[in-house]
Amino acid sequence: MAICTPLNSSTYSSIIPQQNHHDAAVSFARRACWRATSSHRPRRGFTVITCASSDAGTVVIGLAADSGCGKSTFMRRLTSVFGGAAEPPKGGNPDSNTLISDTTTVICLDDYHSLDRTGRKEKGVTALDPKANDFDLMYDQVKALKSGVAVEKPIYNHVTGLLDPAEVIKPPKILVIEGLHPMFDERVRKLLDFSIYLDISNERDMAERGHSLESIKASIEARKPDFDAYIDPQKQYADAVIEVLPTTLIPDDNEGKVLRVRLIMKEGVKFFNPVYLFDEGSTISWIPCGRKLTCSYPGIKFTYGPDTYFGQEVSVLEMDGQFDRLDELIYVESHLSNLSTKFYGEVTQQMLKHADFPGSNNGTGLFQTIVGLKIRDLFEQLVASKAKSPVEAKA
Ligand SMILES: Nc1ncnc2c1ncn2[C@@H]1O[C@H](COP(=O)(O)OP(=O)(O)OP(=O)(O)O)[C@@H](O)[C@H]1O
Ligand SMILES: O=C(CO)[C@H](O)[C@H](O)COP(=O)(O)O
Repeated sequence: MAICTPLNSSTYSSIIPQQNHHDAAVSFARRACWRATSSHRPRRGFTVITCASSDAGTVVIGLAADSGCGKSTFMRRLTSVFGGAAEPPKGGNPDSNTLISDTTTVICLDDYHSLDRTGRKEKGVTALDPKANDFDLMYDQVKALKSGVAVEKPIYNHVTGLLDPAEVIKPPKILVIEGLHPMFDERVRKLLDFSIYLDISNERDMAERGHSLESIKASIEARKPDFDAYIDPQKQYADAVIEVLPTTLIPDDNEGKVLRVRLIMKEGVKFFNPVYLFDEGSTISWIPCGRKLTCSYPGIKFTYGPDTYFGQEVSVLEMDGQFDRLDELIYVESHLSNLSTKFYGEVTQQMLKHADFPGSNNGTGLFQTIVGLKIRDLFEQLVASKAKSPVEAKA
């Protein structure tokens, strides 16, 4: 199956033998940990090194989706909002799934597979099955990182299908846990400050995954029962869902090239004010094509309004169609409110910066960029609130 976050930049293994990766990584973390206060070995044999991520602790974001749904692309958009490039841990395992930037560390939950590829085959379970994953360790380590403690996280090697020696993860300002199950285990779910679900389940046989790849389609079919049982139900817990659907602008469309994308935003989430179009709480339908936005067939249609999702109050912003000219996106941006931008046109600037990323001409790229800005805003508000009431923040 596809690789979670493909990495390729390290020549470390040619310098340090494989068996020494672990010690070297721990020593690296100890050196880099700017406020190391203690080191001990708790249960399950992973070393923890106490660091302080920031005065406000680590903010934890969960991003759930099946393999190949665009999590890595989304993460590149998110880390770009915070500035700086995201890279694999320096001098580490070249097959690490982790991405680190100045502010964020993105870890892939595939690293908590308890069964390797052979083990899953022998037991007849997929990677989506909770039996193939170690939720106790996931919980322990996310909790440790959230409270400023570095951990030795295992690595699932997508190239070999084996579980590799652990890598040290220091507590970042923002920890993103991305993968199949960030909201599956209630204990892990409760650690999340914000959660997102990428829902392309209605679209997966179409443009996103490619019709031509029969083996991928067969694999998707084989995984479907477990996807329905263990992955899909997590969307009910998400604070924001990006849902990809077929267009309704082309009658009986079966090409799947034009997408209708919905950004479903839960109401009442602390530090998260849903984006709105024209008038908050109203129901709006808007076709922006005309003098200020170039649109070719089948055009673009935005809708916005209140709704319910799994019995919860939400606001939904929808974009059907695709942009012809990204520089004209500023016209759309100027009609959206609560975007959490720092300056006029920031959404357009981000979209233009990554015009070559998949989804930049439709609602997937637009809504991922907007969610990235909302996460930055949430992070800043959380930091500010904790600075105001440090006692409460520690509770
Ligand atoms: N918004 C999008 N629209 C169309 N294609 C996309 C979009 N996002 C990603 N893709 C394509 O889907 C494939 C998987 O993308 P990506 O690596 O970001 O997903 P992923 O969920 O991280 O995958 P994996 O779990 O396999 O690592 C790539 O070929 C990418 O170009
Ligand atoms: O669902 C997945 C998450 O990305 C992968 O299929 C799972 O991690 C197993 O990986 P591989 O197929 O490389 O053994």
